[in-house]
Amino acid sequence: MSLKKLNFITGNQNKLAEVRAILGSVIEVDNQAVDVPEIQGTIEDIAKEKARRAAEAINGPALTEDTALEFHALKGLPGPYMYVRPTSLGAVTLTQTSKSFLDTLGHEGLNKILDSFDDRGAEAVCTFAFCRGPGEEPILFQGRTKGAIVRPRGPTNFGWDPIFEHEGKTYAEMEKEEKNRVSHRYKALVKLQQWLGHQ
Ligand SMILES: O=c1nc[nH]c2c1ncn2[C@H]1C[C@H](O)[C@@H](COP(=O)(O)OP(=O)(O)OP(=O)(O)O)O1
Ligand SMILES: [Mg+2]
Repeated sequence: MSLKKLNFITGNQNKLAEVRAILGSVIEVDNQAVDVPEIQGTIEDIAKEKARRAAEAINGPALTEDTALEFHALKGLPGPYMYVRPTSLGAVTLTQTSKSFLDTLGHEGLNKILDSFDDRGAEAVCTFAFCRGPGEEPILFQGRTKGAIVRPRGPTNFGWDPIFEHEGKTYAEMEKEEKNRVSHRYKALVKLQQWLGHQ
């Protein structure tokens, strides 16, 4: 099967822009902003289920992506739950709030959690999942970038970019091209590209 274009199902325009910037010359990236419910589980379980549900929703091939931010001192939390909105957890409701970790705590709150630990280390994890269609098993492509959680520096237009420092700069302080050469998303897309080369 030769893939002429990817249908990236995401409601996040910042993700879409980065994916197009990184993959633009390799393959066409279409977008549909379908709101796909996210389950609880491991990063891999969540990523796969997201792609399955997206493929069912559009009745065709779907690419989805799930981003996690793991704090070493918290043994990987918040991880994929950074943005889980309890309203999308189906039968399981953890709290009555409808907001995510970042919405609720803000950059400062996330920093404060780590002030009581020596280790401010964190890892940004990006997991793309490609599902050929309803009933098909999704394939995963994961990238990880190590960093540390710091007080916010730089523009605040994309999630936790201002508090994630990698090699001396926060993601937000980097030029777009620079982030796209070192990011968790870039590393995952390198793997996706290698796979595309064999299709
Ligand atoms: O490079 C990033 N730099 C900073 N923040 C980021 C990044 N990548 C994702 N993020 C944040 C925003 C997103 O809202 C959340 C992950 O949640 P996540 O469910 O994967 O994304 P989403 O709900 O925004 O879009 P989608 O429709 O693809 O599920 O982490
Ligand atoms: Mg989401």
